[in-house]
Amino acid sequence: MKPFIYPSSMETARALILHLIKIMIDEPGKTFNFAFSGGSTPALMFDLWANEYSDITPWTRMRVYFVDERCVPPENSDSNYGMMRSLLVGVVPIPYENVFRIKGEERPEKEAVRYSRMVENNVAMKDGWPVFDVVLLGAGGDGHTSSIFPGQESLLSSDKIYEVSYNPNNGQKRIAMTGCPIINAQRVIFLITGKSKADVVEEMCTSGDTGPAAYIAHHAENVELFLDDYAASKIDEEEISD
Ligand SMILES: O=C1O[C@H](COP(=O)(O)O)[C@@H](O)[C@H](O)[C@H]1O
Repeated sequence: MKPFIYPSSMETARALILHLIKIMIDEPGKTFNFAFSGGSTPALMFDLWANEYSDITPWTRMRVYFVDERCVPPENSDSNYGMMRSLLVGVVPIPYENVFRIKGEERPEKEAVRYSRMVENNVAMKDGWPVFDVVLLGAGGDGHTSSIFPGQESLLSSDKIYEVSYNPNNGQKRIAMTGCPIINAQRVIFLITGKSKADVVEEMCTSGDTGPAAYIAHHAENVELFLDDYAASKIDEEEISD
């Protein structure tokens, strides 16, 4: 696990954007399949990306998938796609056909199957699982990642690519990328900022699969942590670098 730690959430987001752009620029002939999480943390990153780094991003070589979605229409403020559309993909010159949204307004069970099939047809497969170039994850203060919450650990070993889950705090249905496609990605990158996430980051960096985010951090091959000083306040950077 490789930690990258910056003094503020803005500097962390900027460093991650440059990291993703470099990954694409280093392989000029390739189209990249990136799966993005939603929530409040990446919103800052999407905003900065559109406003400061759009000109240097090879948009036509980037395909955007979603790690998870709340089962609401795009106009709802909870929609991960809606948030990304207003801050990033609706603003920058990425081709419309490169953005593969999860339809939160459809029947969740049917949409999880449709989206899983669409991913199978568009992303290279290995051993029955898609291999995304990057899966970008966040983590909740309760240890959830994707939309896999504590108590829903069976989704970590599901034989499906996406499944229906729910937010135990309000019962809202979600569609979540499951554990195996996350673990099989070329790179798993966590973007985590803020003091309220320091305990989760500590759990991710110590042994014991205490929750979904810690499980992924321990079981994925190539994990990078983009953190601000607050989120990293309970870890020892030297001890976790590999
Ligand atoms: O509900 C969600 O939560 C996690 C963490 O979100 P944040 O708001 O604390 O940054 C996120 O990774 C996930 O995509 C989202 O649906």
